[in-house]
Amino acid sequence: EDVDPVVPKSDVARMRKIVINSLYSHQEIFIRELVSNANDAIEKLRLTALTDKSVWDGNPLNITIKTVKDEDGKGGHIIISDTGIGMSPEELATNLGTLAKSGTSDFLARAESQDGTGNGNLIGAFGLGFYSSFLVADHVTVASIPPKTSQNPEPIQHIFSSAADDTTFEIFPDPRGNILGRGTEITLYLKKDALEYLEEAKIQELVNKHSSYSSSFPIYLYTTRTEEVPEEDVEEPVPETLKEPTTASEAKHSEASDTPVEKDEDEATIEDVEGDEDKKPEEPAAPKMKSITVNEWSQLNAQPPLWTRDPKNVTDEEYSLFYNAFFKDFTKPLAWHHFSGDSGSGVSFKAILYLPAKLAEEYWQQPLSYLSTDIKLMVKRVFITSDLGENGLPKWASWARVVIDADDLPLNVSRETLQSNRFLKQLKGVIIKRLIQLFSKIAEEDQDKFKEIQETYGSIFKLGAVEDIKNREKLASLARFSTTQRNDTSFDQYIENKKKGQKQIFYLAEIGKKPEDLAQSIFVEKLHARGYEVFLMTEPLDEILLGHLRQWKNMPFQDVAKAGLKFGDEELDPEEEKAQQKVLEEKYKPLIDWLKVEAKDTVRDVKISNRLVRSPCAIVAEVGGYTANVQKMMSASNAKGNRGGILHDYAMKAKVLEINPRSPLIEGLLRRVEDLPVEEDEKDVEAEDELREVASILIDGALVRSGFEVSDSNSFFSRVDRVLRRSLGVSETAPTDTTVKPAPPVDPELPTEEEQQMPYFNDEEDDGKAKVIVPDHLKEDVSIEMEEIDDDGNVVEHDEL
Ligand SMILES: Nc1ncnc2c1ncn2[C@@H]1O[C@H](COP(=O)(O)OP(=O)(O)OP(=O)(O)O)[C@@H](O)[C@H]1O
Repeated sequence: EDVDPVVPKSDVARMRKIVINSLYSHQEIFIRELVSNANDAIEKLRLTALTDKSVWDGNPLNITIKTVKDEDGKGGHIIISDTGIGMSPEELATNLGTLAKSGTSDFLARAESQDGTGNGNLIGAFGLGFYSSFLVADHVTVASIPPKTSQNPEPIQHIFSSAADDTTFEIFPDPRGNILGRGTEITLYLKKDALEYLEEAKIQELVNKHSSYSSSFPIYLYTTRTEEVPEEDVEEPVPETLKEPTTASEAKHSEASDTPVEKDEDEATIEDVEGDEDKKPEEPAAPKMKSITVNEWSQLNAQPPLWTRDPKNVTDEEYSLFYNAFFKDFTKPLAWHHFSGDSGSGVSFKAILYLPAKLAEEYWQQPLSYLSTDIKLMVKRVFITSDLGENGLPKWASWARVVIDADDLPLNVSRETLQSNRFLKQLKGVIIKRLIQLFSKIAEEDQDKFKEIQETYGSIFKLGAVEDIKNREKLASLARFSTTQRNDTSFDQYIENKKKGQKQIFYLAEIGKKPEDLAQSIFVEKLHARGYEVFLMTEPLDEILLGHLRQWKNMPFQDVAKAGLKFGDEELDPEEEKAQQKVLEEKYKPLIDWLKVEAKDTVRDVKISNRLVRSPCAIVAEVGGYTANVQKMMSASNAKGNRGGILHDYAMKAKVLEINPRSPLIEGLLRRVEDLPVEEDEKDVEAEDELREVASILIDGALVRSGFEVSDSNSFFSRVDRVLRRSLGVSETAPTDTTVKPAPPVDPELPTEEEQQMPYFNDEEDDGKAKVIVPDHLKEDVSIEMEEIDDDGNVVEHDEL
């Protein structure tokens, strides 16, 4: 078959190289990956059969594993078969012979930049799938046949054959014929260092560890044991004793009696054998005994699915392993909640809800178009769909991983009828309620855990509170912020700490700043000095959230960079306060009047400040005006459409210059303004210009201190330069020599081939490992050694690969 690979073969080669060389210590995952593929294939068959009955005749759906040792004892192979959807020869080529998966090159790049030990989580995150075969096998064959359909009434079983050390594969009709009936059979010819996987006990251990939850279909292992039986019984052929096929072609003929697919009685015989043992003591005088070999298929995943079990009897490790296998995420989940209930429409269900340790990168890139795929809806233990369509979770929760198993839904529901089902409509509400309960419970009961939760889900609570009106209050109360006094503070905790008379919740927002830097802002200096707590909001969602909330427990949020700030104790002594204010206003009237003219392009008013302690002045946004943060967001989102409008112009200029009457700088400026001669004929133009320059620097400085940008930073710095010259006693008008050496003439020649190929770096020693490149001139002074350290800072020892 000549099928064009979708991705360059070199990628397949790279993938194999990585798999073989660097993921060596994770050899055993091959079984988990192949069982999981088999399970998916069966699931696909069952789902296809819902709409096209011809693809499934009702034969058992299962996975079988068989180990076969070579007669010479030097090698062997493992056969993993499933009765799933199978593959056509074209599918064999594209699915197994190429890497068509999105993100593959990303994976390759990341894997190659790490050494072997760092790759464990990478495999987990990515799922190595079929390629994990090459961890243990140097030659792999896959026999597969798709189901009969009307388009393909006579499918032919094909073999995909490949070896680990070359990049090619072959696909050819199976010389054994259509022996599988339906499904896929993978044969792994084990490498010398992987022969331990020929032991039944090893396979049993691995399936129990990694895969007992990854398949809802039975997984059988072909087992061999010896049994003592009375000699006379041996004469008759023991029906459950199976003939071991030694070669592929022999398998063809014995397969029919070899797999439980065809012979359901095999399962029954297991119990029979055990029953016999019980009876033995009652048998009369022991006859002559003889050892015989009994081969049988024994089920490895016989226990009921985890979610149907009583939570009291399920260990944390089991929850974790189930999560790994079921959702194919091999990191430990942060928390889970196992519950059962009644939807109210009469459908009872059992469910487990998991919080993943990390949210997918795609989620944060585009939370609003992220589609939830991890609500696995089962009906009577059988998977139905993970596509809830319009009944899916709201965006803020679309990362949730849930298995939910309904008892009373009709089993053969199609997706369309499902969508209109009442139960499904209620599902969203049930899951969201439990999700919030889980978060709230952790917040109350386990501070350390909740800290961990905040790292991954801190922004989720804010997003949720914005998106989900119904649950806004509950979600917002889970949000935590830094304040001028502490970290991780909730709105409720803030209110408990409010001061007598305080009627506003104070906050200051600036996206992207560190809270500790924001705490230095002039807008919080007085509040902080007086002991008032101020929220320091640094995330994009913070101000949006406050905009939606407007108030918390009847206390409005007050941006401390905006007009309207009230400490709340002003009224405690209104007369004195007013008298003081009046004295100051009178004293500073000349300066204020003068500044109103000087600052008219920047602000609409000049006032005496009640919010400054050390700083001479600040620019405060009026109620309808833009704060620095809003102005920044607008320039970041490039909201050109809004610019130039009357409202925009108003909001831009709706600012007040506030001066600090206790600042010596302001007092000095007042004195100089008062000293200016007023009579027309006495005017000192030079002194006035100088003062104007100082005022202009002060106003621009106030803008910058208040987080705004200076509209023309060039002229700002020219003015600063002039003031500097003055203070240094340098002539203000002395010109700088501005002559420069011009560039050589135009040269249209292109760089030569050779020059183009000159590397930027000398990568002679590039061994593909991460390293620090030391510039040549520093090589003598610097030597760098690298160690890998774990989270606790301990050096990680590497096994030699
Ligand atoms: N046993 C099987 N039966 C039918 N198709 C299979 C089987 N194993 C693999 N495939 C097909 O080959 C494709 C590639 O398999 P592979 O294991 O490499 O990746 P995957 O299963 O898609 O992803 P991952 O393993 O990362 O979840 C699968 O998507 C599936 O279409």
